[in-house]
Amino acid sequence: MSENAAFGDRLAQAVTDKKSVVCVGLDPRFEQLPTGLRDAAAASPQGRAAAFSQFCREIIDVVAPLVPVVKPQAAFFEQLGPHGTMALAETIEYAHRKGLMVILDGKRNDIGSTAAAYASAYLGAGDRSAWGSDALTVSPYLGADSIEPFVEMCDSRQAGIFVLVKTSNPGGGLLQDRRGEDGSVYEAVANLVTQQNADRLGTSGYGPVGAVVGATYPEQLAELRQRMPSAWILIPGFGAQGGSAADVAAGFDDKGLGAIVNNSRHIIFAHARPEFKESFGDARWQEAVEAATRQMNEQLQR
Ligand SMILES: O=c1ccn([C@@H]2O[C@H](COP(=O)(O)O)[C@@H](O)[C@H]2O)c(=O)[nH]1
Repeated sequence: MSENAAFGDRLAQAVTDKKSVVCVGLDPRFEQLPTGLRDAAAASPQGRAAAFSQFCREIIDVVAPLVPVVKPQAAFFEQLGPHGTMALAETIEYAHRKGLMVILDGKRNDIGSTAAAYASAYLGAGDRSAWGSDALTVSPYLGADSIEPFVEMCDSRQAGIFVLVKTSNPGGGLLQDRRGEDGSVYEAVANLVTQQNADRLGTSGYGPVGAVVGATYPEQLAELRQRMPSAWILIPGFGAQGGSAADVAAGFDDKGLGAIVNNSRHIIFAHARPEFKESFGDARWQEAVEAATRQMNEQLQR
């Protein structure tokens, strides 16, 4: 499918082509890198960034034939300063070169006029933006006028956003579950997502405005699937945070589309998981990544 097709349709095509709803999260943590990569890295931000870049490239080589999309987590790169952000840019570019879609997990937003600058920076694959990501995670807490600049950029660059609706962390309910006369805060955010997609549906039935809903809240996921019928749902919280295949089942539509399930630690550091440690260990970490990705694909086969 052409990169000029709408984001929601491109994601539907990528999921269908790869027969996979798995999103591999690229969250490099220096202390958990395989020994070889850690030993080779100089103990400077520059050395660590080079190790992150190589680690992500090798993961991408393994998962590119198996999944439609990767999600680099900006925080892990940004902690290394400018060298880290260069490594992030290289990772996004390499993932695209290998045919993967890229959701940048940056959870950005601000007042509308500043949000427009974030949207310009991050949204639009290829040379349509500085960062070149297909989609960006976005915070809703500055309100509808802060989301609109992102949606306008989605329209002009065939990009997508994923708005934080019901996050996977245990503390998210403090604000998200708070109820007013019209229901909860997360329901209000979900309604905003649905409104923004209303005139923007692609041939797949999905619009550019997606939602983040944690695998750790299966009941709310089922409710939110109904409330946001035209939104792709990005589901984090599978694996290391406790979410299972049964927990995410309600996120999909009856064609097996509409949701992608992220797994970061349990895939990229699979060599340290008891079930893979003995077979592969540190030295064959790439094979552990492949085995964990294939296992998750099987668990989520629609
Ligand atoms: O609600 C949310 C939103 C984002 N995340 C991010 O997803 C990954 C999860 O990593 P795992 O290792 O698979 O637990 C990470 O980048 C989070 O920042 C989330 O977990 N929950």
